[in-house]
Amino acid sequence: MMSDASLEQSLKLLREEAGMVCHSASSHVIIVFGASGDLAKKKIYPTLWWLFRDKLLPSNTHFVGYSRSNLTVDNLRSNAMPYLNAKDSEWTQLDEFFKRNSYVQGSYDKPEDFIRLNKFIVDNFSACSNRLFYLATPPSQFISVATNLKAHCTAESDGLWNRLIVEKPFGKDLDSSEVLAKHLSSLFSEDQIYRIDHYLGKEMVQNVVVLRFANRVFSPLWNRDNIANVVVTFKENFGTEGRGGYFDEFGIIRDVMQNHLLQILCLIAMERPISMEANDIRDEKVKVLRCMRPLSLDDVVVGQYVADPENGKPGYLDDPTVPAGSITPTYAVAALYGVPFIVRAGKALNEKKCEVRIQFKDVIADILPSGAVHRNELVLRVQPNEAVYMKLMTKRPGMGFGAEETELDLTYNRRFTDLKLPDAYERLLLDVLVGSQINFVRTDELREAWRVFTPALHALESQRVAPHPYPYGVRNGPPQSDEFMRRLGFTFSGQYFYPHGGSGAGPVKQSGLTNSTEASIEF
Ligand SMILES: NC(=O)C1=CN([C@@H]2O[C@H](COP(=O)(O)OP(=O)(O)OC[C@H]3O[C@@H](n4cnc5c(N)ncnc54)[C@H](OP(=O)(O)O)[C@@H]3O)[C@@H](O)[C@H]2O)C=CC1
Ligand SMILES: O=C1O[C@H](COP(=O)(O)O)[C@@H](O)[C@H](O)[C@H]1O
Repeated sequence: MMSDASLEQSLKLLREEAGMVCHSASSHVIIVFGASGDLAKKKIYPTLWWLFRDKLLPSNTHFVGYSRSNLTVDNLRSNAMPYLNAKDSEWTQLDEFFKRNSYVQGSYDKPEDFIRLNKFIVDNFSACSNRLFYLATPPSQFISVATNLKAHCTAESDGLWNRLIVEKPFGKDLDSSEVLAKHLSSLFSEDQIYRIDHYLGKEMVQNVVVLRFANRVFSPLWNRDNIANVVVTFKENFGTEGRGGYFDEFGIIRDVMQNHLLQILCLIAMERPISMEANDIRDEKVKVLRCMRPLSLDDVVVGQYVADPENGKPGYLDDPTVPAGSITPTYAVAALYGVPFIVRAGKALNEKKCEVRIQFKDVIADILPSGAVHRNELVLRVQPNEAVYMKLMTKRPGMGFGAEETELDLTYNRRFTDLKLPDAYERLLLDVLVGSQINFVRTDELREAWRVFTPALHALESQRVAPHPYPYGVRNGPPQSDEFMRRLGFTFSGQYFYPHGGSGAGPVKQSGLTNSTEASIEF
Protein backbone atom coordinates (compact mmCIF):
# COMPACT_ATOMS: atom_id res chain seq x y z
CA MET A 1 0.00 0.00 0.00
CA MET A 2 1.22 3.54 -0.82
CA SER A 3 2.06 5.87 2.10
CA ASP A 4 0.29 9.25 2.28
CA ALA A 5 3.54 10.99 1.40
CA SER A 6 4.19 8.95 -1.73
CA LEU A 7 0.53 9.24 -2.76
CA GLU A 8 0.82 13.03 -2.47
CA GLN A 9 4.11 12.91 -4.44
CA SER A 10 2.51 10.83 -7.23
CA LEU A 11 -0.47 13.17 -7.42
CA LYS A 12 1.89 16.13 -7.64
CA LEU A 13 3.75 14.49 -10.56
CA LEU A 14 0.49 13.74 -12.32
CA ARG A 15 -0.69 17.33 -11.85
CA GLU A 16 2.62 18.66 -13.13
CA GLU A 17 2.38 16.45 -16.20
CA ALA A 18 -1.15 17.69 -16.80
CA GLY A 19 0.12 21.27 -16.54
CA MET A 20 -1.86 21.90 -13.34
CA VAL A 21 1.03 22.94 -11.10
CA CYS A 22 2.67 26.31 -11.29
CA HIS A 23 6.07 26.90 -9.78
CA SER A 24 5.50 30.63 -9.92
CA ALA A 25 3.01 33.04 -11.39
CA SER A 26 3.33 33.83 -15.07
CA SER A 27 0.83 36.66 -14.78
CA HIS A 28 -1.33 38.64 -12.36
CA VAL A 29 -5.05 39.11 -12.82
CA ILE A 30 -6.93 41.83 -10.95
CA ILE A 31 -10.64 41.09 -10.91
CA VAL A 32 -12.95 43.98 -9.98
CA PHE A 33 -16.36 42.87 -8.68
CA GLY A 34 -18.85 45.70 -8.97
CA ALA A 35 -17.07 47.05 -12.07
CA SER A 36 -20.21 48.97 -13.10
CA GLY A 37 -20.31 50.91 -9.82
CA ASP A 38 -19.38 54.32 -8.54
CA LEU A 39 -16.27 53.28 -6.63
CA ALA A 40 -14.97 51.35 -9.63
CA LYS A 41 -15.24 54.29 -11.99
CA LYS A 42 -14.09 56.97 -9.55
CA LYS A 43 -11.31 55.18 -7.70
CA ILE A 44 -10.43 51.67 -8.83
CA TYR A 45 -10.06 52.11 -12.60
CA PRO A 46 -8.23 55.44 -12.22
CA THR A 47 -5.87 53.84 -9.69
CA LEU A 48 -5.18 50.86 -11.94
CA TRP A 49 -4.52 53.21 -14.84
CA TRP A 50 -2.09 55.40 -12.84
CA LEU A 51 -0.20 52.34 -11.62
CA PHE A 52 -0.06 50.98 -15.18
CA ARG A 53 0.99 54.38 -16.61
CA ASP A 54 3.76 54.76 -14.02
CA LYS A 55 4.94 51.18 -14.69
CA LEU A 56 4.44 50.15 -11.10
CA LEU A 57 2.55 46.95 -11.86
CA PRO A 58 4.12 43.56 -12.66
CA SER A 59 4.61 43.46 -16.42
CA ASN A 60 2.08 40.76 -17.21
CA THR A 61 -0.94 42.14 -15.36
CA HIS A 62 -4.50 41.91 -16.68
CA PHE A 63 -7.71 43.45 -15.42
CA VAL A 64 -11.12 41.81 -15.48
CA GLY A 65 -14.25 43.78 -14.61
CA TYR A 66 -17.20 41.75 -13.37
CA SER A 67 -20.73 42.85 -12.56
CA ARG A 68 -24.36 42.11 -13.38
CA SER A 69 -24.75 44.87 -15.98
CA ASN A 70 -24.43 44.27 -19.69
CA LEU A 71 -21.25 46.29 -20.36
CA THR A 72 -18.20 46.35 -22.59
CA VAL A 73 -14.66 47.52 -21.93
CA ASP A 74 -15.53 50.65 -23.91
CA ASN A 75 -18.31 51.34 -21.42
CA LEU A 76 -15.89 50.91 -18.51
CA ARG A 77 -13.53 53.30 -20.22
CA SER A 78 -16.10 56.01 -20.85
CA ASN A 79 -17.50 55.69 -17.32
CA ALA A 80 -14.05 56.12 -15.78
CA MET A 81 -12.80 58.71 -18.29
CA PRO A 82 -13.65 61.85 -16.26
CA TYR A 83 -11.59 60.50 -13.33
CA LEU A 84 -8.52 59.16 -15.17
CA ASN A 85 -6.76 62.54 -15.59
CA ALA A 86 -5.15 61.25 -18.78
CA LYS A 87 -3.13 63.82 -20.74
CA ASP A 88 -3.32 63.93 -24.54
CA SER A 89 0.28 62.71 -24.65
CA GLU A 90 -0.75 59.58 -22.71
CA TRP A 91 -3.42 58.48 -25.18
CA THR A 92 -1.42 55.57 -26.65
CA GLN A 93 -0.60 54.28 -23.20
CA LEU A 94 -4.24 54.59 -22.22
CA ASP A 95 -5.21 52.46 -25.23
CA GLU A 96 -2.63 49.90 -24.10
CA PHE A 97 -4.13 49.92 -20.62
CA PHE A 98 -7.64 49.26 -21.88
CA LYS A 99 -6.35 46.48 -24.17
CA ARG A 100 -5.34 44.74 -20.95
CA ASN A 101 -8.92 45.02 -19.69
CA SER A 102 -11.80 42.63 -20.21
CA TYR A 103 -15.31 42.42 -18.87
CA VAL A 104 -17.39 39.45 -17.75
CA GLN A 105 -21.08 39.84 -17.01
CA GLY A 106 -22.41 37.64 -14.23
CA SER A 107 -24.36 37.36 -11.02
CA TYR A 108 -22.92 37.53 -7.52
CA ASP A 109 -24.61 34.34 -6.37
CA LYS A 110 -24.69 31.71 -9.13
CA PRO A 111 -21.86 29.15 -9.04
CA GLU A 112 -22.02 28.66 -12.81
CA ASP A 113 -21.11 32.34 -13.34
CA PHE A 114 -18.00 31.98 -11.21
CA ILE A 115 -17.07 28.75 -13.01
CA ARG A 116 -17.38 30.73 -16.25
CA LEU A 117 -15.23 33.54 -14.82
CA ASN A 118 -12.58 31.03 -13.80
CA LYS A 119 -12.57 29.50 -17.29
CA PHE A 120 -12.29 32.97 -18.77
CA ILE A 121 -9.17 33.68 -16.70
CA VAL A 122 -7.54 30.33 -17.48
CA ASP A 123 -8.37 30.49 -21.21
CA ASN A 124 -7.36 34.10 -21.74
CA PHE A 125 -4.39 34.47 -19.42
CA SER A 126 -3.00 31.43 -17.70
CA ALA A 127 -3.86 28.87 -15.05
CA CYS A 128 -0.67 30.08 -13.42
CA SER A 129 -1.91 33.56 -12.50
CA ASN A 130 -1.93 35.22 -9.12
CA ARG A 131 -5.41 36.55 -8.51
CA LEU A 132 -6.38 39.73 -6.76
CA PHE A 133 -10.13 40.02 -6.18
CA TYR A 134 -11.42 43.52 -5.42
CA LEU A 135 -14.87 43.36 -3.78
CA ALA A 136 -16.31 46.74 -4.73
CA THR A 137 -19.90 45.52 -4.53
CA PRO A 138 -22.53 46.54 -1.99
CA PRO A 139 -21.66 44.83 1.32
CA SER A 140 -24.81 42.71 1.05
CA GLN A 141 -23.02 40.74 -1.71
CA PHE A 142 -19.71 40.09 0.11
CA ILE A 143 -20.68 36.72 1.54
CA SER A 144 -22.01 35.18 -1.65
CA VAL A 145 -19.15 36.56 -3.77
CA ALA A 146 -16.53 35.27 -1.32
CA THR A 147 -18.21 31.86 -1.08
CA ASN A 148 -18.39 31.42 -4.85
CA LEU A 149 -14.89 32.72 -5.34
CA LYS A 150 -13.46 30.24 -2.92
CA ALA A 151 -15.42 27.34 -4.41
CA HIS A 152 -14.91 28.05 -8.10
CA CYS A 153 -12.51 30.81 -8.91
CA THR A 154 -9.28 30.78 -6.94
CA ALA A 155 -5.86 29.81 -8.25
CA GLU A 156 -5.25 26.42 -6.68
CA SER A 157 -1.58 25.71 -7.07
CA ASP A 158 1.41 26.04 -4.76
CA GLY A 159 3.41 29.08 -5.70
CA LEU A 160 0.34 31.18 -6.56
CA TRP A 161 -1.60 33.54 -4.37
CA ASN A 162 -5.20 34.69 -4.07
CA ARG A 163 -5.87 37.97 -2.28
CA LEU A 164 -9.15 39.62 -1.50
CA ILE A 165 -9.66 43.35 -1.04
CA VAL A 166 -12.81 44.13 0.91
CA GLU A 167 -14.20 47.66 0.87
CA LYS A 168 -15.92 49.20 3.84
CA PRO A 169 -18.46 49.14 5.41
CA PHE A 170 -17.39 45.96 7.14
CA GLY A 171 -20.77 45.31 8.71
CA LYS A 172 -23.18 47.71 10.41
CA ASP A 173 -22.51 46.85 14.03
CA LEU A 174 -20.61 44.37 16.15
CA ASP A 175 -22.87 41.39 15.39
CA SER A 176 -23.13 41.89 11.63
CA SER A 177 -19.42 42.53 11.39
CA GLU A 178 -18.72 39.31 13.32
CA VAL A 179 -20.92 37.33 10.94
CA LEU A 180 -19.02 38.75 7.97
CA ALA A 181 -15.62 38.28 9.62
CA LYS A 182 -16.38 34.65 10.58
CA HIS A 183 -17.63 33.88 7.11
CA LEU A 184 -14.60 35.38 5.38
CA SER A 185 -12.18 33.68 7.75
CA SER A 186 -13.84 30.31 7.13
CA LEU A 187 -12.94 30.76 3.45
CA PHE A 188 -9.72 32.77 3.38
CA SER A 189 -6.83 33.11 5.80
CA GLU A 190 -6.18 36.46 7.51
CA ASP A 191 -3.14 37.06 5.30
CA GLN A 192 -5.33 36.76 2.19
CA ILE A 193 -7.90 39.33 3.37
CA TYR A 194 -7.16 43.04 2.90
CA ARG A 195 -9.79 45.26 4.56
CA ILE A 196 -9.14 48.60 2.96
CA ASP A 197 -9.44 51.89 4.82
CA HIS A 198 -8.20 54.40 2.28
CA TYR A 199 -7.36 56.99 4.95
CA LEU A 200 -4.48 54.73 5.99
CA GLY A 201 -2.99 55.34 2.55
CA LYS A 202 -2.98 59.16 2.86
CA GLU A 203 0.43 60.77 3.07
CA MET A 204 -0.04 62.54 6.39
CA VAL A 205 -1.59 59.48 8.02
CA GLN A 206 1.43 57.48 6.89
CA ASN A 207 3.61 60.19 8.38
CA VAL A 208 2.23 59.85 11.93
CA VAL A 209 4.50 56.96 12.88
CA VAL A 210 7.63 58.69 11.55
CA LEU A 211 6.74 62.03 13.10
CA ARG A 212 6.10 60.46 16.47
CA PHE A 213 8.86 57.90 16.68
CA ALA A 214 11.68 59.53 14.72
CA ASN A 215 11.62 62.80 16.67
CA ARG A 216 12.91 62.99 20.19
CA VAL A 217 11.13 66.29 20.81
CA PHE A 218 7.70 64.71 20.77
CA SER A 219 8.12 61.55 22.87
CA PRO A 220 8.41 63.19 26.33
CA LEU A 221 5.35 65.35 25.64
CA TRP A 222 3.13 62.68 24.08
CA ASN A 223 1.12 61.79 27.16
CA ARG A 224 -1.84 62.85 29.28
CA ASP A 225 0.38 64.96 31.56
CA ASN A 226 1.09 67.35 28.70
CA ILE A 227 -1.74 66.98 26.22
CA ALA A 228 -5.07 68.60 27.04
CA ASN A 229 -7.04 67.08 24.18
CA VAL A 230 -6.73 65.67 20.68
CA VAL A 231 -9.29 66.58 18.04
CA VAL A 232 -9.53 64.50 14.86
CA THR A 233 -11.67 66.35 12.32
CA PHE A 234 -13.25 65.38 9.01
CA LYS A 235 -15.29 68.02 7.18
CA GLU A 236 -16.85 68.08 3.74
CA ASN A 237 -18.34 71.13 2.10
CA PHE A 238 -20.92 69.11 0.19
CA GLY A 239 -23.90 67.00 1.22
CA THR A 240 -24.98 63.55 0.11
CA GLU A 241 -26.04 64.88 -3.30
CA GLY A 242 -27.68 61.80 -4.81
CA ARG A 243 -25.74 59.30 -2.67
CA GLY A 244 -28.43 59.36 0.03
CA GLY A 245 -29.53 55.80 -0.71
CA TYR A 246 -26.22 54.40 0.56
CA PHE A 247 -25.55 57.07 3.13
CA ASP A 248 -28.91 56.94 4.85
CA GLU A 249 -28.45 53.28 5.76
CA PHE A 250 -25.14 54.02 7.46
CA GLY A 251 -24.89 57.64 8.59
CA ILE A 252 -21.75 59.65 9.29
CA ILE A 253 -20.57 57.59 12.28
CA ARG A 254 -20.37 54.36 10.27
CA ASP A 255 -19.32 56.14 7.06
CA VAL A 256 -16.30 57.98 8.36
CA MET A 257 -15.86 57.96 12.13
CA GLN A 258 -15.82 54.29 13.13
CA ASN A 259 -13.22 53.62 10.45
CA HIS A 260 -11.16 56.51 9.01
CA LEU A 261 -11.06 58.74 12.08
CA LEU A 262 -10.65 55.91 14.54
CA GLN A 263 -7.71 54.55 12.55
CA ILE A 264 -6.02 57.96 12.65
CA LEU A 265 -6.69 58.23 16.36
CA CYS A 266 -5.13 54.81 17.00
CA LEU A 267 -1.93 55.87 15.26
CA ILE A 268 -1.84 59.03 17.37
CA ALA A 269 -2.56 57.22 20.64
CA MET A 270 -0.62 53.98 20.32
CA GLU A 271 2.58 53.14 22.15
CA ARG A 272 5.78 52.62 20.20
CA PRO A 273 5.46 49.33 18.25
CA ILE A 274 8.32 46.86 18.65
CA SER A 275 8.96 47.06 14.90
CA MET A 276 7.48 48.42 11.71
CA GLU A 277 6.05 44.99 10.89
CA ALA A 278 2.34 45.02 10.07
CA ASN A 279 1.34 42.91 13.03
CA ASP A 280 3.42 44.85 15.51
CA ILE A 281 1.77 48.10 14.48
CA ARG A 282 -1.68 46.53 14.46
CA ASP A 283 -1.08 44.98 17.89
CA GLU A 284 -0.48 48.46 19.28
CA LYS A 285 -3.58 49.88 17.59
CA VAL A 286 -5.69 47.08 19.07
CA LYS A 287 -4.34 47.87 22.55
CA VAL A 288 -5.55 51.46 22.17
CA LEU A 289 -9.01 50.30 21.16
CA ARG A 290 -9.20 47.81 23.99
CA CYS A 291 -8.63 50.64 26.47
CA MET A 292 -11.69 52.51 25.20
CA ARG A 293 -15.00 52.06 26.91
CA PRO A 294 -18.06 51.72 24.67
CA LEU A 295 -19.71 54.99 23.73
CA SER A 296 -23.05 55.91 25.26
CA LEU A 297 -25.48 58.61 24.16
CA ASP A 298 -23.85 61.05 26.60
CA ASP A 299 -20.62 60.76 24.64
CA VAL A 300 -21.99 61.99 21.31
CA VAL A 301 -23.76 64.92 19.72
CA VAL A 302 -25.39 64.28 16.35
CA GLY A 303 -26.70 66.68 13.73
CA GLN A 304 -28.37 66.72 10.33
CA TYR A 305 -28.03 69.53 7.81
CA VAL A 306 -31.02 71.55 6.75
CA ALA A 307 -31.47 73.91 3.82
CA ASP A 308 -29.86 77.31 4.08
CA PRO A 309 -32.15 79.76 2.28
CA GLU A 310 -29.32 82.31 2.20
CA ASN A 311 -27.03 80.21 0.02
CA GLY A 312 -29.82 78.23 -1.69
CA LYS A 313 -28.31 74.91 -0.59
CA PRO A 314 -30.72 72.01 0.03
CA GLY A 315 -31.17 70.13 3.28
CA TYR A 316 -30.42 66.41 3.72
CA LEU A 317 -34.12 65.57 3.59
CA ASP A 318 -34.46 67.47 0.30
CA ASP A 319 -32.20 64.88 -1.38
CA PRO A 320 -34.65 62.69 -3.37
CA THR A 321 -32.55 59.60 -2.57
CA VAL A 322 -33.06 60.13 1.20
CA PRO A 323 -36.17 58.55 2.79
CA ALA A 324 -38.68 61.10 4.12
CA GLY A 325 -38.34 61.80 7.84
CA SER A 326 -34.91 60.17 8.10
CA ILE A 327 -33.06 60.77 11.40
CA THR A 328 -29.71 59.64 10.05
CA PRO A 329 -26.90 61.87 11.36
CA THR A 330 -24.83 63.75 8.79
CA TYR A 331 -22.69 65.27 11.56
CA ALA A 332 -21.36 63.73 14.76
CA VAL A 333 -18.86 64.62 17.44
CA ALA A 334 -17.86 61.99 19.97
CA ALA A 335 -15.64 61.89 23.04
CA LEU A 336 -13.54 58.78 23.19
CA TYR A 337 -12.04 57.59 26.40
CA GLY A 338 -8.52 58.80 27.00
CA VAL A 339 -6.85 62.19 27.00
CA PRO A 340 -9.78 63.07 25.88
CA PHE A 341 -9.91 62.28 22.21
CA ILE A 342 -12.58 64.18 20.34
CA VAL A 343 -13.56 62.90 16.90
CA ARG A 344 -15.90 64.88 14.70
CA ALA A 345 -17.15 64.42 11.16
CA GLY A 346 -19.69 66.25 9.10
CA LYS A 347 -21.09 66.66 5.62
CA ALA A 348 -22.33 69.99 4.24
CA LEU A 349 -20.03 72.13 6.40
CA ASN A 350 -18.01 75.23 5.48
CA GLU A 351 -14.93 73.50 4.05
CA LYS A 352 -13.34 70.22 3.01
CA LYS A 353 -10.65 69.35 5.50
CA CYS A 354 -9.21 66.54 7.58
CA GLU A 355 -6.80 67.28 10.39
CA VAL A 356 -5.50 66.16 13.75
CA ARG A 357 -5.16 68.95 16.31
CA ILE A 358 -3.25 68.25 19.50
CA GLN A 359 -3.78 70.90 22.15
CA PHE A 360 -1.13 70.98 24.83
CA LYS A 361 -1.98 71.96 28.38
CA ASP A 362 -1.64 75.60 29.38
CA VAL A 363 1.76 76.67 30.65
CA ILE A 364 2.07 78.26 34.07
CA ALA A 365 2.43 81.74 32.68
CA ASP A 366 2.32 83.60 35.98
CA ILE A 367 5.31 85.76 35.04
CA LEU A 368 3.40 87.00 32.00
CA PRO A 369 0.22 89.07 32.03
CA SER A 370 -2.89 86.98 32.29
CA GLY A 371 -4.39 86.06 28.91
CA ALA A 372 -1.13 86.80 27.08
CA VAL A 373 -0.20 83.19 26.48
CA HIS A 374 -2.17 80.72 24.39
CA ARG A 375 -1.71 77.00 24.61
CA ASN A 376 0.44 75.26 22.00
CA GLU A 377 -1.20 73.28 19.26
CA LEU A 378 0.36 70.74 16.95
CA VAL A 379 -1.68 70.33 13.79
CA LEU A 380 -1.29 67.57 11.22
CA ARG A 381 -3.32 68.59 8.21
CA VAL A 382 -4.20 65.44 6.28
CA GLN A 383 -5.99 67.33 3.50
CA PRO A 384 -6.12 69.55 1.59
CA ASN A 385 -2.52 70.82 1.26
CA GLU A 386 -0.69 68.50 3.63
CA ALA A 387 1.02 70.41 6.44
CA VAL A 388 2.43 69.96 9.91
CA TYR A 389 2.44 73.09 12.03
CA MET A 390 2.98 73.91 15.64
CA LYS A 391 1.28 77.01 17.01
CA LEU A 392 3.50 78.56 19.63
CA MET A 393 4.28 81.80 21.43
CA THR A 394 7.22 84.02 20.46
CA LYS A 395 8.38 87.45 21.44
CA ARG A 396 7.09 89.83 18.81
CA PRO A 397 10.19 90.78 16.84
CA GLY A 398 11.38 94.33 17.39
CA MET A 399 11.95 96.75 20.23
CA GLY A 400 8.83 95.85 22.18
CA PHE A 401 8.41 92.83 24.39
CA GLY A 402 5.05 91.52 23.32
CA ALA A 403 4.15 87.83 23.15
CA GLU A 404 2.70 86.76 19.85
CA GLU A 405 1.17 83.52 18.69
CA THR A 406 2.88 82.24 15.56
CA GLU A 407 3.87 78.91 14.04
CA LEU A 408 6.61 76.51 13.07
CA ASP A 409 5.36 75.65 9.66
CA LEU A 410 6.03 72.64 7.45
CA THR A 411 3.76 73.08 4.47
CA TYR A 412 4.48 70.24 2.08
CA ASN A 413 4.04 72.03 -1.22
CA ARG A 414 6.43 74.80 -0.11
CA ARG A 415 9.01 72.52 1.49
CA PHE A 416 8.94 69.67 -1.02
CA THR A 417 8.72 71.29 -4.44
CA ASP A 418 7.94 69.17 -7.54
CA LEU A 419 6.25 66.77 -5.22
CA LYS A 420 3.80 64.25 -6.62
CA LEU A 421 2.07 62.48 -3.77
CA PRO A 422 0.52 59.13 -4.66
CA ASP A 423 -3.20 58.78 -4.27
CA ALA A 424 -4.13 56.72 -1.19
CA TYR A 425 -5.58 53.95 -3.35
CA GLU A 426 -2.40 53.71 -5.45
CA ARG A 427 -0.30 53.12 -2.39
CA LEU A 428 -2.72 50.58 -0.94
CA LEU A 429 -3.12 48.58 -4.14
CA LEU A 430 0.63 48.25 -4.42
CA ASP A 431 0.73 47.09 -0.79
CA VAL A 432 -1.67 44.29 -1.68
CA LEU A 433 0.39 43.26 -4.70
CA VAL A 434 3.53 42.99 -2.58
CA GLY A 435 1.63 41.27 0.23
CA SER A 436 2.01 43.97 2.88
CA GLN A 437 -0.82 44.16 5.43
CA ILE A 438 0.62 47.16 7.27
CA ASN A 439 -2.05 49.57 6.06
CA PHE A 440 -5.01 47.23 6.30
CA VAL A 441 -7.42 46.55 9.12
CA ARG A 442 -7.10 43.28 11.02
CA THR A 443 -10.17 41.34 12.26
CA ASP A 444 -9.51 42.08 15.93
CA GLU A 445 -9.11 45.82 15.22
CA LEU A 446 -12.43 45.79 13.46
CA ARG A 447 -14.12 43.92 16.28
CA GLU A 448 -12.82 46.42 18.85
CA ALA A 449 -13.86 49.39 16.71
CA TRP A 450 -17.41 48.06 16.54
CA ARG A 451 -17.41 47.25 20.26
CA VAL A 452 -16.73 50.94 20.97
CA PHE A 453 -19.33 52.39 18.59
CA THR A 454 -22.17 49.82 18.57
CA PRO A 455 -23.88 50.78 21.87
CA ALA A 456 -24.21 54.46 20.88
CA LEU A 457 -25.36 53.55 17.36
CA HIS A 458 -28.00 51.16 18.70
CA ALA A 459 -29.17 53.70 21.28
CA LEU A 460 -29.47 56.45 18.64
CA GLU A 461 -31.53 54.16 16.44
CA SER A 462 -33.69 52.35 19.00
CA GLN A 463 -34.53 55.57 20.84
CA ARG A 464 -34.98 57.42 17.54
CA VAL A 465 -32.82 60.29 18.77
CA ALA A 466 -33.53 63.29 16.56
CA PRO A 467 -30.31 64.89 15.27
CA HIS A 468 -29.86 68.63 15.95
CA PRO A 469 -30.42 70.64 12.77
CA TYR A 470 -27.62 72.76 11.31
CA PRO A 471 -27.74 74.93 8.20
CA TYR A 472 -25.78 73.73 5.15
CA GLY A 473 -22.34 75.36 5.19
CA VAL A 474 -21.79 76.13 8.89
CA ARG A 475 -18.41 75.64 10.52
CA ASN A 476 -19.09 72.95 13.09
CA GLY A 477 -22.50 71.29 12.82
CA PRO A 478 -25.16 72.23 15.36
CA PRO A 479 -24.32 74.78 18.10
CA GLN A 480 -24.37 71.97 20.68
CA SER A 481 -21.12 70.59 19.24
CA ASP A 482 -18.94 73.61 20.10
CA GLU A 483 -20.42 73.52 23.59
CA PHE A 484 -19.69 69.78 23.84
CA MET A 485 -16.06 70.32 22.79
CA ARG A 486 -15.64 73.18 25.25
CA ARG A 487 -16.85 70.96 28.06
CA LEU A 488 -14.19 68.44 27.10
CA GLY A 489 -11.51 71.09 27.47
CA PHE A 490 -11.02 72.23 23.87
CA THR A 491 -10.22 75.93 23.87
CA PHE A 492 -10.36 78.39 21.00
CA SER A 493 -8.80 81.80 21.54
CA GLY A 494 -9.77 83.21 18.16
CA GLN A 495 -6.64 85.38 18.08
CA TYR A 496 -4.35 83.44 15.84
CA PHE A 497 -3.32 84.95 12.53
CA TYR A 498 -1.66 83.03 9.68
CA PRO A 499 -0.46 85.33 6.92
CA HIS A 500 0.11 82.89 4.04
CA GLY A 501 -3.30 81.32 3.49
CA GLY A 502 -4.12 77.97 4.93
CA SER A 503 -6.20 75.04 3.85
CA GLY A 504 -8.36 77.56 2.05
CA ALA A 505 -7.15 80.46 -0.08
CA GLY A 506 -5.78 83.83 0.97
CA PRO A 507 -4.57 85.20 4.29
CA VAL A 508 -6.38 83.77 7.27
CA LYS A 509 -7.79 86.15 9.82
CA GLN A 510 -9.75 85.20 12.85
CA SER A 511 -12.81 87.17 13.83
CA GLY A 512 -12.07 90.72 14.93
CA LEU A 513 -8.41 90.71 13.83
CA THR A 514 -6.98 92.85 11.12
CA ASN A 515 -3.29 92.03 11.31
CA SER A 516 -0.70 90.23 13.37
CA THR A 517 -0.06 93.28 15.58
CA GLU A 518 -3.58 93.05 16.92
CA ALA A 519 -3.02 89.38 17.63
CA SER A 520 -0.14 90.18 19.98
CA ILE A 521 -0.22 91.47 23.50
CA GLU A 522 2.22 94.11 24.74
CA PHE A 523 3.50 94.01 28.28
N1 LIG B 1 0.94 75.43 6.89
C1 LIG B 1 -0.23 75.97 6.73
O1 LIG B 1 -0.82 75.91 5.67
C2 LIG B 1 -0.82 76.66 7.89
C3 LIG B 1 -2.08 77.13 7.76
N2 LIG B 1 -2.67 77.77 8.77
C4 LIG B 1 -4.01 78.25 8.53
O2 LIG B 1 -4.33 79.27 9.37
C5 LIG B 1 -5.69 79.20 9.74
C6 LIG B 1 -5.83 79.22 11.23
O3 LIG B 1 -5.17 78.06 11.71
P1 LIG B 1 -5.63 77.26 12.96
O4 LIG B 1 -5.60 78.10 14.18
O5 LIG B 1 -4.89 76.01 12.99
O6 LIG B 1 -7.11 76.92 12.58
P2 LIG B 1 -8.46 77.68 12.94
O7 LIG B 1 -8.23 78.94 13.67
O8 LIG B 1 -9.25 77.70 11.71
O9 LIG B 1 -9.09 76.68 13.93
C7 LIG B 1 -8.50 76.29 15.12
C8 LIG B 1 -9.44 75.36 15.84
O10 LIG B 1 -10.45 76.12 16.45
C9 LIG B 1 -11.72 75.77 15.93
N3 LIG B 1 -12.51 76.98 15.76
C10 LIG B 1 -12.45 77.88 14.76
N4 LIG B 1 -13.36 78.87 14.98
C11 LIG B 1 -13.97 78.57 16.14
C12 LIG B 1 -14.98 79.17 16.90
N5 LIG B 1 -15.54 80.30 16.52
N6 LIG B 1 -15.38 78.56 18.05
C13 LIG B 1 -14.82 77.40 18.45
N7 LIG B 1 -13.86 76.79 17.78
C14 LIG B 1 -13.43 77.35 16.64
C15 LIG B 1 -11.43 75.12 14.61
O11 LIG B 1 -12.53 74.35 14.28
P3 LIG B 1 -12.95 74.18 12.75
O12 LIG B 1 -11.98 73.23 12.22
O13 LIG B 1 -14.32 73.67 12.81
O14 LIG B 1 -12.87 75.50 12.08
C16 LIG B 1 -10.16 74.39 14.94
O15 LIG B 1 -10.40 73.21 15.66
C17 LIG B 1 -6.26 77.95 9.11
O16 LIG B 1 -6.91 78.26 7.93
C18 LIG B 1 -5.03 77.14 8.80
O17 LIG B 1 -5.21 76.30 7.69
C19 LIG B 1 -2.05 77.96 9.96
C20 LIG B 1 -0.78 77.51 10.14
C21 LIG B 1 -0.05 76.82 9.11
O1 LIG C 1 -15.05 56.65 2.78
C1 LIG C 1 -15.50 57.74 2.50
O2 LIG C 1 -14.66 58.76 2.26
C2 LIG C 1 -15.07 59.87 1.48
C3 LIG C 1 -14.01 60.95 1.67
O3 LIG C 1 -12.81 60.48 1.14
P1 LIG C 1 -11.69 61.53 0.71
O4 LIG C 1 -10.52 60.69 0.39
O5 LIG C 1 -12.25 62.27 -0.48
O6 LIG C 1 -11.50 62.44 1.86
C4 LIG C 1 -16.44 60.35 1.91
O7 LIG C 1 -16.87 61.37 1.02
C5 LIG C 1 -17.41 59.21 1.85
O8 LIG C 1 -18.68 59.62 2.35
C6 LIG C 1 -16.93 58.03 2.66
O9 LIG C 1 -17.73 56.89 2.37
